[in-house]
Formats: sequence, C-alpha cells, structure tokens
Amino acid sequence: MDPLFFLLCLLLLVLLAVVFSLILFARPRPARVPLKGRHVLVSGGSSGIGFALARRAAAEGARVSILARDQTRLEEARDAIRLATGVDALVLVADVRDPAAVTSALEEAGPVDVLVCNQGVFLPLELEQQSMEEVRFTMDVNLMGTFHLIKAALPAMKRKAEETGVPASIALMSSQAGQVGVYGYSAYSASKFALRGLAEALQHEVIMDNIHVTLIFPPDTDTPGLAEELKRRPEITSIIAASAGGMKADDVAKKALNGIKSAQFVVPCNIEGTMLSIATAGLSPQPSFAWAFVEVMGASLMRLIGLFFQWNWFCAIEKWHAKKKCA
Ligand SMILES: NC(=O)C1=CN([C@@H]2O[C@H](COP(=O)(O)OP(=O)(O)OC[C@H]3O[C@@H](n4cnc5c(N)ncnc54)[C@H](OP(=O)(O)O)[C@@H]3O)[C@@H](O)[C@H]2O)C=CC1
Ligand SMILES: CCCCCCCCCCCCCCCC(=O)[C@@H](N)CO
Repeated sequence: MDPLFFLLCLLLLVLLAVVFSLILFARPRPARVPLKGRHVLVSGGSSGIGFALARRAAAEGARVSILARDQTRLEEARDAIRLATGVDALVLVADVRDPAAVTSALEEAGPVDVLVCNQGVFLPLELEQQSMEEVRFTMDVNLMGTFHLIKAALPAMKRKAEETGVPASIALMSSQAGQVGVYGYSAYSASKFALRGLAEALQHEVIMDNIHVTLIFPPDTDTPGLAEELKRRPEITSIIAASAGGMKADDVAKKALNGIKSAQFVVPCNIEGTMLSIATAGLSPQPSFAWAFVEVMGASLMRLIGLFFQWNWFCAIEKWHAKKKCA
C-alpha cells in the first residue's frame, strides 16, 4: 500500500475517533428551550440589546417582562414592543443593586422560564484615573446585580421547570471584554470575566433541574449605552475594540436568542467573536459535539492568531504613547 495513502487513512481514523468520542462525551446534553408561550424576563430591557431581545422574544410569542430603574424609559419600551408585536410587556421598576427590590419585582412577575441578566454599565478609564466608586458601581451592577436576579428567580424557576418538564434558561450578557482584558476596561472586564465563573459553576448546579446557562459575548454594539460610553472612552480602548468590529443591537439580540433557544453555553456574535471563543474555550461546558470538535482542532491556531492580535494591540499602545510624548 502507498505509505501516503496509509497515513491519510490513519489521520482520518484518528479524526473520526475524536468526533465519535465527542458525540459520546460532550456535556451537558443538547436541549431546546422553546419561547412560545413562555415567560421571558429581561433585565435592562428598556434600552439597547435588552430592548431588542425583549421585542424579539415577544415577536416569537413569549410573555415578556422588562426590568430597569427608569420607569419612563421602561414604559416607552413597553409601548414600542406593543406597537411592534401586539404583546403587552410587564414593566418592573427595580435597581439590580437592591436585593429586596429585585426580590419583590420577581414576585410580582411570577415564575420565569427564561431569565436574561442583561443590565450593565461601562465606564472605561485607566484604572489609575478611575475612582473606586466607579469600580464598585461597575461590579455592583454587572456582577452583584446578576447574583441578585438569579437568587430571586431560581427557586420558582426550578419548580416550574420540574412541573412542566420543559427546559428553562438563565442567560448572562457578558462582552468580548469578558473574554480578553482590554485597555481602559479593568473594572468592566473584571465584572464580565466574573460572569463566566458564575455561569460555569451555576451550570453544574442547575443542570439536574433542567436549566441551561448561556453566556453571550457581543462586540461593540450600537446602543444608547455605547453612545454614552463613546463620549469618554480612551482612544486606545476604541482602537482595540475596533479589532472585533461593531454590530447592531437587533443582530446581537437575534444571535443571543438563537443561542438561548438551542441551549448553547457560549454564544459569540460575529466571526471575530467565534475565533475569540475558540481561543478562550478553556474548560467551559460544550453541548455541541460539532463545536467541541472545532474547539479541539482550532485551539492552537487561534492561540497563534490571538498572539498576533496582542502584538498589534501592544504596538498601538506604544505608538500612542510616543505620539503623546511628542505633542
Ligand atoms: N453596547 C455594547 O457595545 C456592548 C454591550 N454589552 C453588554 O450588553 C448589556 C446591554 O448593553 P447596552 O444595550 O449597550 O446598554 P444600555 O446602556 O443601552 O442599556 C442598559 C440597560 O440596563 C439598565 N440598567 C442599568 N443599570 C441598571 C441597574 N442598576 N438596575 C437595573 N437596570 C439597570 C438600563 O436601564 P436604567 O438605566 O433605566 O436602569 C437599560 O435598560 C450590558 O450588560 C453591556 O455590558 C456587551 C458588549 C458590547
Ligand atoms: C483569536 C482571535 C481573536 C479575534 C479578535 C478579538 C478582538 C477582541 C476585541 C475585544 C473588544 C471588546 C469590546 C467590548 C465592547 C463592550 O463591551 C463595550 N462597548 C461596553 O459595552
């Protein structure tokens, strides 16, 4: 036999063995989380990505609740959702930093099938310049707020998932800055990386309750929040963020909702995001054997490409510093 042909056959056999073992071992097992007729609660549902998500969920026949601080913006969002879909969303006024307010909001809303923890603040600044008040505020809203939501929603969610036997979902809105640390985002990246630890641990704890955890990693997304952020974002932060491009809120919402429905653990939103997710797969749960295979095969290449990106970013930082010195 031709030795080259023999080697090719051997390679194919090894690859098939990998695929076959991943089909057997990929966990948690794949599931579908239906939306029609189910209760979807979106925190930060009055603006940007959260609003787009709530509207899409309503359009797919879900009962929707939106939670945020500002009642007027919530009511405007409710009216816009009604106009677009005919669905009357429930408005919940609460600050996620206040556990008592979150608990009573969830009592008012009733049992949830899909909890989307999407509220978030982003106040980019070099840590040396940033006040600890801003650091704490970022952690309180993005991380502690998410804990409060999950703690308040989980008992009733578990009961309902058990009674109905239909899979439920807890989705957390991270960011690509929750997969790679970025200049100006020390507080923000810390708060978003933390969500990953929370999500991985939580998935272990709730899998037997038929609850699937989903982590969403959007790039820069055109929202009222981003418009505010851009007024103060350091130039270098914007240069680095530009490597992943930008998206529209509705496109992110679509990706996110598809990820939730197919019970994916990690949901990247664009091509750069997919590469980033392969590079940072770590030990995260992976229900899809096909994606598990892509992760196994892509790991070293994506590490290499990631190092080139880091090279590029450090060059940009050096150049920017040199320019600042000359001026
Ligand atoms: N836009 C982007 O470029 C990206 C955004 N993300 C993440 O997506 C999520 C949504 O972002 P985006 O749509 O841009 O944000 P927006 O600023 O447009 O909207 C934020 C929403 O969160 C609510 N919110 C903020 N603070 C609190 C709080 N303390 N309690 C309750 N609700 C609160 C706001 O309402 P109110 O102020 O009335 O409380 C609003 O509904 C965030 O988690 C963000 O980190 C991730 C990657 C990129
Ligand atoms: C291995 C291949 C790597 C591929 C490229 C990776 C590029 C990463 C860029 C990170 C950008 C972070 C933007 C965060 C946006 C955000 O969260 C703020 N707008 C706040 O809302």
